[in-house]
Amino acid sequence: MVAVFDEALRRRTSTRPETHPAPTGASQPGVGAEIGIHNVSHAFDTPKGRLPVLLNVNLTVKAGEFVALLGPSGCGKSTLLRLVAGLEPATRGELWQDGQPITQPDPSRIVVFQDPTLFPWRTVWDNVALGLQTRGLLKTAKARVDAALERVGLSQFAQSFPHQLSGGMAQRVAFARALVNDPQLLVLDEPLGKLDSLTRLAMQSELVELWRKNGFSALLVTHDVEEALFLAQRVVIFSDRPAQIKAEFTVDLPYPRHRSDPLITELRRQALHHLGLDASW
Ligand SMILES: Nc1ncnc2c1ncn2[C@@H]1O[C@H](COP(=O)(O)OP(=O)(O)OP(=O)(O)O)[C@@H](O)[C@H]1O
Repeated sequence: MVAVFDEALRRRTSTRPETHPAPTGASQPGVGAEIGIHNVSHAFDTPKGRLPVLLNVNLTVKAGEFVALLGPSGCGKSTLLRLVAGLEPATRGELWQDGQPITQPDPSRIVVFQDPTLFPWRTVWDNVALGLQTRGLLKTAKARVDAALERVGLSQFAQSFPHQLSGGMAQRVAFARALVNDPQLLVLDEPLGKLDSLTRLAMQSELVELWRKNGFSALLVTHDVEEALFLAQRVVIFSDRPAQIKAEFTVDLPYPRHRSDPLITELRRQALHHLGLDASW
């Protein structure tokens, strides 16, 4: 039994590929972006000197793929997300989206943070519409905002204000604000990190459904190993700072997933081991 399980596990997990697929061409709306991270290193200048944060990171997110990043606190995960989002340039190496270099923020790549950061004086509808307004897309705004709110189940709260929402609802507004742009990549920086545990479980399922229905690629940073294994097709584990990729697992399970699946249990054990937490619980 153990041997059979190990063999199944061996087939379902993979070691890191040495090479990365060639970029496939121009981005298309509604289709997940392919992201290439090639030999990326990054360092910050601090009052105490140079702080190396990322070291020779190589990673490809395939079009439409859901990839989760795990690693010790402060190792450099959010920094990598900022580089992918185009919020700052890498010290060394290259980042690509569908064959084009990532040099600046772009509405095809939307970041969702832990804090929904809604404007309290604007209604839910107006918060979601904000990005379209700033991009001069008001003509199509009504249909797009209505559709985005429907996708996250908040149509009835369009005229509510942020203080009238629960934490989970506010984060759904943040997802709607992202979806209204028809993103090709969602960059997710602990988006469920501030929610209570029950809401978090429900929102994990909702996030999977949004991803499956909308076709975007997703790059998620989380501290929650179960969340990574429940959501992602691939889980990448980083070392302590400067972050290097230590291990990578393919989570070859169909959706919707069962949290008690033996593969999830086994991959959790392996992930915790790589994170230096050899837990027996
Ligand atoms: N703009 C900056 N200037 C200087 N140092 C920075 C800057 N941004 C981040 N750092 C430092 O870089 C390191 C990595 O930070 P980062 O936020 O990427 O880590 P992380 O893995 O996302 O952490 P956590 O899991 O705790 O959120 C930290 O030591 C942080 O203090």
